[in-house]
Amino acid sequence: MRASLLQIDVNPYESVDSRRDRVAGLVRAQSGADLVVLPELWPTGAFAYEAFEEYAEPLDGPTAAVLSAAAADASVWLHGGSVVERAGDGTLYNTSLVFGPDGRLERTYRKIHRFGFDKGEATMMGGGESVTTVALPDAVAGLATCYDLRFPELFRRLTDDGAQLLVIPAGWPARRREHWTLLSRARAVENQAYVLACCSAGTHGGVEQAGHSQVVDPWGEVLAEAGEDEEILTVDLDPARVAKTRADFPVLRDRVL
Ligand SMILES: O=C(O)CCC(=O)C(=O)O
Repeated sequence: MRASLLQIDVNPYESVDSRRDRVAGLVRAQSGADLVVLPELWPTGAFAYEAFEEYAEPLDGPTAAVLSAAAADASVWLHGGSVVERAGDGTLYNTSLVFGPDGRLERTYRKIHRFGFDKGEATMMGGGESVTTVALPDAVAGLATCYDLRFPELFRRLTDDGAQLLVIPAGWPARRREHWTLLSRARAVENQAYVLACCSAGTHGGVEQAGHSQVVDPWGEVLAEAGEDEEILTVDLDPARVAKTRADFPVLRDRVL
C-alpha cells in the first residue's frame, strides 16, 4: 500500500482559490498512490482565524468539489485534510473529508479536541463527538486532527475500533515541533499502528508551521520525515505488519484497564 503525504505550503501570498487549484494538481500527480493525505485547514491555514467565516463551506462546498474531482482523476483514496465546515445551524467545525477513488465523499470527521491555548479555535468552532474510522481496501484508518494528537485515549479508542493506520493532518506550530514528532512516534508505538502525520509548511496568522510530516511504522521507526518546506513524502506500507507487530510483542493483549 503506497501513501503520499502532501506537506502543503500555506503562506498567505497565495489565494485560497489558487491554492485549491495547485493542490488539486498535486493530488492528480499521485496516481500511483493508494492513499493521499493533505494537512489540516490547508485552504486558509489553521491559524488564519480571521478567514474562517469567509471561507467556511458546507460539505459539498468548493474545496470538496475540487478534491472529489482530483481523487477521481487520480483514482486514489484521498484524505483531504480538513476544511472549515459550516453546518446547517451555522456552527463552524474543523472537518476532515475522505474521498474514495471514484470521488465520492466516504467519511467526514469533526475534530474532537479544539485547540484552546490561543482561544481561536475553541471560541469559533464546535467540537466533534464521533470517534471515526474508515475502511480502506487494504487497512482500516483511524482519523484524528492536529491537537487530537495530545490525547492518547482517542487513539486507543481508534485502535479498539480496528484502526491499523492513524492518519493525522495538522497545522502544528514550529515552536512545538518536538512535541509533534515525539507524540506522532508515541502514538505509533503505544498502538502498534502506522502513523501518517501530515503537517503544513510556511507561515500564516503569524504562526510558523512545523512541517516535518512523518510516516512511522508500528514499531516506532520513522520511515520518512519531511523538512520544513513544501514536500511530498511517498512511502510503501505493509498493513500486515500491524498484526505481526501486535502478535510478536503483544502489549495490547496485556492491557489491564
Ligand atoms: O497542540 C499543539 O501544540 C498544536 C495544536 C494545534 O495547533 C491545532 O490543533 O491547531
